[in-house]
Amino acid sequence: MFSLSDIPTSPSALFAAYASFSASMMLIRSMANDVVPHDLRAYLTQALRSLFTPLSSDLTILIDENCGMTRNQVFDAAEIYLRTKISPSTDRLRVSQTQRQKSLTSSIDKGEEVTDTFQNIRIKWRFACTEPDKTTRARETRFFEVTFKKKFKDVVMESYLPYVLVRANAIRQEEKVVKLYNRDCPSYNDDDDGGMWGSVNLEHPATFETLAMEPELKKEIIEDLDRFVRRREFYKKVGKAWKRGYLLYGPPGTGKSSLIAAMANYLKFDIYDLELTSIYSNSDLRRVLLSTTNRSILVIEDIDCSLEMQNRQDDDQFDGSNSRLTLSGLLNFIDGLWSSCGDERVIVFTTNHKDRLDQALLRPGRMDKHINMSYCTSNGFKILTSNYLGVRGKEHNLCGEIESLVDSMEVTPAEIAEELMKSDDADIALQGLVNFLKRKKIEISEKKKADESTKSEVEEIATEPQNPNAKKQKIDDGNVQRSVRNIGRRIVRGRGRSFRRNGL
Ligand SMILES: Nc1ncnc2c1ncn2[C@@H]1O[C@H](COP(=O)(O)OP(=O)(O)OP(=O)(O)O)[C@@H](O)[C@H]1O
Ligand SMILES: [Mg+2]
Repeated sequence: MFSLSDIPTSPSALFAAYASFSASMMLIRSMANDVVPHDLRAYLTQALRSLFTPLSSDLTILIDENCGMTRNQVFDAAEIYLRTKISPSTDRLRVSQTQRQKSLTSSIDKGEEVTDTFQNIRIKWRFACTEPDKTTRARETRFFEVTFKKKFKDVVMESYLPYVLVRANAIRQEEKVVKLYNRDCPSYNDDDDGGMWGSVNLEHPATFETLAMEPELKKEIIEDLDRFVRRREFYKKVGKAWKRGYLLYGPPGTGKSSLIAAMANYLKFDIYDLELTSIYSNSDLRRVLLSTTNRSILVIEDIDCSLEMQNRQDDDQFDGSNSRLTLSGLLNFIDGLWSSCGDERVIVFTTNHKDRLDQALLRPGRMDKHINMSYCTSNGFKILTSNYLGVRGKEHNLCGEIESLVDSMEVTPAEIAEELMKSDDADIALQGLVNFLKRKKIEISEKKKADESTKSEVEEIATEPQNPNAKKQKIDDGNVQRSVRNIGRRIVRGRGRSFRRNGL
């Protein structure tokens, strides 16, 4: 039996004790094989070893890669977190990049150490790995050793490790590659669900910084999104589904699709681009929507023309039927079933013609926010020149003239962007834009005049009943002009039908 007084303190005594420990070990080993049972031998070895190991003020905790059959989240988080803590003095690094990652990632190699500081506590991480054993067929096991002063155990367990988990999640979010899901593109990713949706990485570069919009509106949208994502508990408390609906409306080329891409890039939410024309029934719709994931944006573009929406009265006749897709089917699904099984969903409808939308879609509470994407203003122009030409404020002498032209007419950001792209030389591009705007202004005023004269001719004919033949001829002419204009409008509208066709 040993007592505390037996523990050696001086170096010579320690040496003597260690020699005696080694001799004991040898003795145990020599008599071991048959005489001492294995368990007892292991116990004695451990007891002697711990007795002769100097008392340590450090504590080491082990973080294994797996908890039984499942992954240990602390291990995964540590792997990600430690990538940000690699010091220049690290001797060996592992570097990798998967198809979906935007940049190289480095991680520490086995045996390497990383030191971190948290609340002035020094914490040492070591990545360790046991070799696979061919005889026992034991696989390699990987784990982290985290060493710090024992007295900080509570801080490390209660604050530091949870902090590592939170940071790792934030890093994951930052690194997430946003995907665009579509029903008619083949899948390039292995983890797509059974063929309902194909996906590609969303390469659309739009961000809120590059969007030409009024600064207040931009700020309002960003704040709305921020509020939405941090209100998990609020939605739970008030018993509302955690989803938010946006209706973006405005003429073609005003940035509706670009805004959706900017939202996705900002939130790091995947986009599901749903073409309603590819859905034939409400049950089809239900299946497709149920296969979308949380933290995503469901986009239905050109809601006014992508589906022959029935009015509510017609729908009532088909209530309970799953055989055809209806507006109420879509709205019920979004409000009901889907709400109860999805979290953090954003739904965006776009239209070029808000006035043509069914009232069911417009009524308060249905779409949380209606956003008017209107023609370009001088503020929008400033953002575009800064993006495309690197020209800021009134740096260029043509900027003042362009700003007043833009504010005095209806021109879309897409039209301006197209002009600005024509040359890298700011002088040439801006002069080209001035010419374009002047031309367009003349065209608009001529068209306005022509419209007014057609209108007054029709009115004149309507109040001139005495000459039926002349009247008929004039009305026919008016109808032809109107038809040509309508066809023109339809072609323009067709430009914006698909989210993907707009460069996404
Ligand atoms: N507000 C904007 N800010 C920056 N760029 C814009 C903006 N609006 C349009 N653009 C430019 O014009 C192109 C077309 O715009 P976008 O597809 O976003 O318009 P849209 O409103 O969705 O049009 P449509 O109604 O035809 O679908 C974009 O790729 C972008 O280059
Ligand atoms: Mg669009």
